[in-house]
Amino acid sequence: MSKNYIISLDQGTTSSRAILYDINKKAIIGMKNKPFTQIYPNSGWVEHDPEEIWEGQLEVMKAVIEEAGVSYDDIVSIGIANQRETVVVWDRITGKPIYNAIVWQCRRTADICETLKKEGLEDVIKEKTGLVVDAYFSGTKIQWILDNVEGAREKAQRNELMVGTIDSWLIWNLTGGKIHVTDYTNASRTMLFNIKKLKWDEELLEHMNIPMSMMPSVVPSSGRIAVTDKYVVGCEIPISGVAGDQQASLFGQTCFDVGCAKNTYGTGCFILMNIGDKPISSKNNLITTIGWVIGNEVKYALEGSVFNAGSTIQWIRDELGLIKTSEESRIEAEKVNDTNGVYLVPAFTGLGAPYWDMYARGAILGITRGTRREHLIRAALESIAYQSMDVLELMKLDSGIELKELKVDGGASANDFLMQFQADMLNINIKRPTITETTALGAVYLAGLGEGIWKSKDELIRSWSLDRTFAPRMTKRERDDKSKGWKKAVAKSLAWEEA
Ligand SMILES: Nc1ncnc2c1ncn2[C@@H]1O[C@H](COP(=O)(O)OP(=O)(O)O)[C@@H](O)[C@H]1O
Ligand SMILES: O=P(O)(O)OC[C@H](O)CO
Repeated sequence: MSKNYIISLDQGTTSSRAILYDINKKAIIGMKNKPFTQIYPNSGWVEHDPEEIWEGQLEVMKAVIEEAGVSYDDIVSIGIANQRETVVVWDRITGKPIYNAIVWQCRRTADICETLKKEGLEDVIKEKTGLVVDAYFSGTKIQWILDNVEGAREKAQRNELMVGTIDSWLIWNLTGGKIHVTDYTNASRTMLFNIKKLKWDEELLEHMNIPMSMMPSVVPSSGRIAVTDKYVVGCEIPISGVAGDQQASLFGQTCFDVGCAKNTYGTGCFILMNIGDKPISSKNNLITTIGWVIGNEVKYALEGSVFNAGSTIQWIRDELGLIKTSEESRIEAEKVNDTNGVYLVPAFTGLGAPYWDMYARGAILGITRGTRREHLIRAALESIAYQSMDVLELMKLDSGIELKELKVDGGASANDFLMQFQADMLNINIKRPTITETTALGAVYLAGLGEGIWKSKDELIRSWSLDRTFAPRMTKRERDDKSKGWKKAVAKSLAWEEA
């Protein structure tokens, strides 16, 4: 008897989601979401409790299955899409984390990165991993835990510790502590993985003083990876798809051809473009990453990672109280014709691509007595589009590809004002699909392909459907003026904190 459902676990920065996908209806039929605690122990530091993530993820998974009245036996497989770079170190015997997860946004390892740069490792790291040296990536976070948690270094030397990104941590728990793996896309975010040789890099591990014995085995993004433990989950279900959430979204948007790109507007903005079988090295401060590995197929992507996007809207909502809901930002922004010269640079945790400034901090510029609340709200939304514009301009230079359109998804892609402004600033069409849960959908596709539900990626292309196209309508002059103002504002926010 054929089974009818796929479960997708979308473990994001602010919440854990589980979705239930009906293979016959080709539709998401259930979704559960559980936010978890954001821990800010020091300025610029961000942590998560790994146990809270695991327990919340298991809870929403069980809840979505039970609410739909679906039998566990009717589930073909599980796909996982996870926040990337965030790293957990745990005890091999007890399975307990020895420290909180250090989150991708956390800046605490900026000084370790400076040391790597002083040691002349920037070019080596770029060449091997496709990445720039930045506290964003997992390597220096692991080093920090080993250097700062009492007894950790000795335990690591005795082979008593394991490390992994959130996919590893979830799979370890889902399998009752039996399987320690990560997939190629997640491995490519650690600054410890050679994306050309497709293996952990001994030289970089040594430089960051991380024993190889702690590292997970690396597996393809699709194909049977493990089976859940029936005592933990209630049933043995194959885990057959795993990818970092931004790669999952690239896949869910069916960006299967070279030059196809997507932007996900979540906590941050992550713009990825499929560049095919060869890892083009960026000359403009973008990064090269693994898009997916399926069987012998290895696809690479160029990426621009913007650290603060939707989080800016959360900030004006929760800290400044300018709006009550994120949705309200559109209504308020549309009440004014422009920002009246105000620019907001949301460098709360430094700036990512293409500036890579760990010491940049947020700034609001151009304020006058005429500045109103609506101008600030509009400036917050516009900052999301400007940051994406900065990345896409350089992506064109690196790839030589003139983008004709950009596919979008993520929470803030629901904002029509933002999408129109993005189309205007990029001067290209923005295409929003009917299903903007493309991250979760990407994990569904990887898991389904892994179990032979779909024979090839071609079968998936037909499932992408358009909700709305946003076509540019701004004059070149206006675009150039706005862009110039934005770049001036960014320049003021750079290197604000002392190195
Ligand atoms: N209508 C909206 N306008 C602007 N921002 C929004 C809107 N809806 C949600 N957001 C922002 O999008 C983010 C949530 O998107 P989501 O894709 O769920 O993020 P993540 O996966 O990073 O947790 C939040 O930061 C929220 O402020
Ligand atoms: O949690 P998200 O969806 O904002 O994604 C975070 C990214 O994976 C960080 O690289």
